[in-house]
This record gives sequence, structure tokens and C-alpha cells, in this order.
Amino acid sequence: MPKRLTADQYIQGLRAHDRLVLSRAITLVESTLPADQALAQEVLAAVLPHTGHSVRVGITGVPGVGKSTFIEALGMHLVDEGHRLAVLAVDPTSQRSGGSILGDKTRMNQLAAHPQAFIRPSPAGRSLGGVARATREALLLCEAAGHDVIFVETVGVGQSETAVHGMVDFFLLLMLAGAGDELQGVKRGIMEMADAVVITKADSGNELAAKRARVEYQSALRLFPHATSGWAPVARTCSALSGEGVAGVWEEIGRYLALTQGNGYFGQRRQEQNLQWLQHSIREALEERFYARPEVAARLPELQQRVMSGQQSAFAAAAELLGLDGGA
Ligand SMILES: Nc1nc2c(ncn2[C@@H]2O[C@H](COP(=O)(O)OP(=O)(O)OP(=O)(O)O)[C@@H](O)[C@H]2O)c(=O)[nH]1
Repeated sequence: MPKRLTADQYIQGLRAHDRLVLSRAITLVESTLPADQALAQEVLAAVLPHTGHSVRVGITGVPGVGKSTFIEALGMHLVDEGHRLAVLAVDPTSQRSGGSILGDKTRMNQLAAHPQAFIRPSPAGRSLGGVARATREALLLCEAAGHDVIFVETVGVGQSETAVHGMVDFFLLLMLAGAGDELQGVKRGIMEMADAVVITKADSGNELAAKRARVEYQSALRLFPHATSGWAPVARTCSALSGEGVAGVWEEIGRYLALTQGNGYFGQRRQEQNLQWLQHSIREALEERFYARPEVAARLPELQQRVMSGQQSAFAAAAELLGLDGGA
């Protein structure tokens, strides 16, 4: 098989819900080669009218909280209901050659084998900005290929959550009972982004602790300023092992959608997210062009030194470099 398909082959394959073509189209948007990028943009432009019709859910939580087990349990529930699910991962630290942790197919065996599910690990070896862009484009491709529920998974300890929050409709934070936020490395900012907090592993004698944690998180969530969506974030418990509470999480997402689609917030937020991505893309392209200039690359190290040692102000150094850029 040739490495690349033609734009038409990608477009037809996506419209035909061909998972192999979807996988190859995602590889294309992940590529940094200019020729691939041009082809990827052509494909994305053609399928754009067929995107946007899914529920986009961000799922985060520290390693070991049970993300993959939860995604497999909820995912199987969804495909049984007739949904077509795609699971994408955002993990800027992952190296695919070294075996990406997130989205690794071996973590979700049942789901990975299901014809209505599509699982994709994080693009490897890129900056957060690069990973986030590739994931957002992959999300659109999944929608074009008929997936009506998209999960975007992230590790829950760093910057990736903000990026993921900017591309989803609903943000789910998984937490363990009996461990403080500090212990779990979850930043207050991440709690603030959550539309729901789910206490995992509420089974095997852990039920009471989970219930207690749920009450604590519920009152913690009440302290945050009221969201413009009109939605009051909820805390729940679940066991991915027994299945208890898993469907309830989906029902909660359904309630959120009914509320925000009813009051117009859902569409408004999607528009805002699109606008943010435009601004983000402009910034990224400008920066890339700037640093790619040989004059800039040649002068940069010396100016960095001068700024560090206080010989020159950061502002003046930046002005000098931007002058070299010729206003590009
Ligand atoms: N008792 C119990 N154990 C669970 C449950 N869900 C996950 N586990 C266990 O918790 C451990 C971590 O689960 P994973 O699903 O791999 O967790 P993860 O958050 O995806 O972890 P990473 O792959 O490291 O990011 C595994 O040993 C699971 O078997 C649950 O509902 N109940």
C-alpha cells in the first residue's frame, strides 16, 4: 500500500466510516512534512461540513486512578447502546517508539476490538502545542468518519488539561477516594474545569470511603464560581470493575447536554473554541515562521545571553530580532 492516499481516497474513506482510512488520515494530520500538511488541510476542509455532530468529552485523572478501565467500561456501554466511540489521547511526554502509555490499545482490549470503537494513542515526540493541534484535527476526522462520541484522555497532572478543556464539551475528572488533592497531584485549576468529578474504584470494601469522598468533592465543587453554562458540577462514585455507576456518568453528561443545548451555551462555547483555535493557529504559524528565519536563528543565542546577563532588555532584544525578521 502506498504511504499516502489521494485527497479523494481519504475523503471517501472517511465518509464510508473506514477505520483504516481514519487511522491513516490521522497519521497525515500528525505529520510535520509540508506536503503532508497541505494534503491534510485539503482533506480537513473537504470533510469539515461533516464534523461537529459528536459529544466531545475530556477525561483526566492521575496515573493509576483507573482511566483506561473506566473508559473501557463506559465505552462498552456506549457501543452497546449503538454509539460509535473514538478515544484519543493527549500526552505530550509520550514517545510512541518507547510505547505510549495513553491510548495504548492493550489497555482497552475489549473496546479496541469492537467495530464501533476507534482508539488512538497520543502523537509522540511533539510539543504540547503540536500534540494539541494534531488531536483537535484528529477529533474532526473522527467526527467525519461517523463517530458520535469522542473521548479525549489526558494524564491529569500538567498543562495538557487546559488544552483538552479547550476542545471538549464536557470535562470529567476521575479521582481516588482516600487521597487528598495534593497527594493526587491534581491542581485546583483542574478541579475548577471539571463538569463532573467521579470517584473511581467504589467497590471491594472501598464503597464507604468513596461515598465520603463524593460528599467532600460535592461541597468543594460548590465553592467555585457559578459557571456561565448554568450547570452545577456534580460528584459521583463508580466502579468500572462491577459496572456500578458507570451508566450514571453518561446520564449526567446527557443532563448537561440537554441543559446547555437548551440554553444556547453549547453552541456558543463551540464557536468560542473555534475562535480560540484560529488565534492559536495564527500565533503558532507566526512563531514558526519567525524562528525558521536563518538571521533570527544566528542572532538568537547571543541576544539570549545578553538578556540573561542584564546587558540588554528583553524588550529591546525582541525588537532587534523582530527587525531581522523583516516584518514577516
Ligand atoms: N477495584 C477496582 N480496581 C480498579 C478499578 N478500575 C481500575 N482498577 C485497577 O486500578 C489499576 C489502574 O487502572 P488503569 O485503568 O490502568 O488506570 P489508569 O488511570 O489508566 O492508569 P495509567 O494507565 O497508568 O494512566 C489497575 O490495576 C486496575 O485493575 C475499579 O473500578 N475497581
